[in-house]
Amino acid sequence: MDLLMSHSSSFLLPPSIPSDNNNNNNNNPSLTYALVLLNQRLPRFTPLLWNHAQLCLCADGGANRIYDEMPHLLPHEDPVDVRNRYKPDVIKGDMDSIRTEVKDFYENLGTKILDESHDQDTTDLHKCIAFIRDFKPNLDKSNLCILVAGALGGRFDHEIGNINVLCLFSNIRIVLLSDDCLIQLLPRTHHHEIHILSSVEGPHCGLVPIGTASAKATTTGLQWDLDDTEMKFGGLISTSNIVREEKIMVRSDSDLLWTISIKKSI
Ligand SMILES: Nc1ncnc2c1ncn2[C@@H]1O[C@H](COP(=O)(O)OP(=O)(O)OP(=O)(O)O)[C@@H](O)[C@H]1O
Ligand SMILES: Cc1ncc(C[n+]2csc(CCO)c2C)c(N)n1
Repeated sequence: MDLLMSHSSSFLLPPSIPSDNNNNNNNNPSLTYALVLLNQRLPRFTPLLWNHAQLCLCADGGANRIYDEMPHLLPHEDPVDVRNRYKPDVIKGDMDSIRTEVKDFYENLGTKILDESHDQDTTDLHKCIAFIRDFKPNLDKSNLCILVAGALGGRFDHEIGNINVLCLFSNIRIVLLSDDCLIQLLPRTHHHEIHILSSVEGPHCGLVPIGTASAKATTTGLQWDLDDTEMKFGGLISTSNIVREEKIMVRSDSDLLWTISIKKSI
């Protein structure tokens, strides 16, 4: 078990200026980003995430959110211009939340609308992740990272459904985001180094077992490090921990959720 996976929230930094040998308008040239917008108040830094993304999807009512909220997130720009500029590539879901005027607006701009109302067994986020997974089947997905905006806060059944999507697609990098924090899965198939960007994230963090009754984990770089420590619901889980170093190392015999706070200043 010596495969190493590196993580960095560089999508929370402004995109670097593209150069000739890096046309990938992001700070982490090894990763390609896709963005999924959910039907929850959009995080204030959604325009930043959008600028990093090569592909942008709305899960059903997420389209109402960009239509209604994007102009407010960019108050110094012309609202009509903002609406026309932030055009999703795809709107996918069971289409019971998107308003007709919003659907018509984006359809006229050329957005692909995928109505999957026949499937009432998977969530709209699940449908969107499956679309990205199957998009351009020959494209290498190992460097893909899917950012999910509006995934936390609000209805707990939706939040836990969104976390379940991390487990359903554990071989794809997916980051759930709200205004306050992010969550991602650390699969047990790897050990993990997490580069902390202290200008935009931390210091509050947590490590929580998921998908198994218990996990034994070892960490470095945290105020309360784990040393082959068992974690389980009903026993110890690592909440209200604090990052102490720029690089956090995590090893675990089971999948873990990693969560870290996002600074109010971004
Ligand atoms: N309050 C929320 N908190 C977290 N995620 C949410 C919330 N509301 C919606 N979502 C996410 O946005 C996606 C699209 O939301 P939408 O409201 O269109 O779903 P829905 O299928 O109509 O939900 P439901 O019928 O259960 O109200 C959901 O699949 C979910 O992932
Ligand atoms: C056991 C079970 N519980 C709930 C649902 C309902 N459900 C789950 S996902 C979804 C689509 C939401 O857009 C709906 C309606 C189900 N099918 N099976």
